[in-house]
Amino acid sequence: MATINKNLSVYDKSTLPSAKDFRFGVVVSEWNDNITEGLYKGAEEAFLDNEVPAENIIRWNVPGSFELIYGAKKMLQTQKVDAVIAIGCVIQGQTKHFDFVCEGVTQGIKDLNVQTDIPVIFCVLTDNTMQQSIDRSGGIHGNKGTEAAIAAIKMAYIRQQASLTHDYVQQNLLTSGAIQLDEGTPLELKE
Ligand SMILES: Nc1c(NC[C@H](O)[C@H](O)[C@H](O)CO)[nH]c(=O)[nH]c1=O
Ligand SMILES: CC(=O)[C@@H](O)COP(=O)(O)O
Repeated sequence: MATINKNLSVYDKSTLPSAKDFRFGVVVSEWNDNITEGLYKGAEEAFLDNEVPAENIIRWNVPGSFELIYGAKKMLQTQKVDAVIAIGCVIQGQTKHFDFVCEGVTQGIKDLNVQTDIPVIFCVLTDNTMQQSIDRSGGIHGNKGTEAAIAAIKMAYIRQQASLTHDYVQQNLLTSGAIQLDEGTPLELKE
């Protein structure tokens, strides 16, 4: 469904898991900061609206959207977070640079989701015009930052539940005697 038919800021709190114990990293590009600040505001307000303590929202700035990849990688490597949001706004200029920045940041964030255990949420506008970006960062189509925060809460919960299931299976295998551990040997279940 195209954004034009969906308000990015609409969500039903009653359908969301509790987020009060989660910690979130937000990496924000300084390019087009008139837009990225609006996206960050949308994300921050959604987190606070869902009882995320302000001190559990860690914000870092990077120069441009291409640097979101490295910023998100260092965020999840060095901060105890349950999900990271990468916020950027890439607007078509006169050259093909737009294509390469968009493709690079898209692939880079995808790679982080594949290679690490922390969800990284893609909150990068890739627009033809500044007006399209304005419309999607608190304008007539809502705020993609809000959408990203809701996605971050949902993905942090999925990660938490998956971890609990993993621990539960491990414990059951141990207590049932299905497997035994030599002294000090960590249990690694086959994926
Ligand atoms: N034109 C835009 C850029 N370009 C800068 C790159 O993201 C990057 O910072 C530079 O190539 C140095 O590595 N960045 C945006 O976020 N938005 C743009 O519209
Ligand atoms: C996405 C960009 O890097 C772009 O806005 C830069 O503009 P230009 O293609 O005119 O150099």
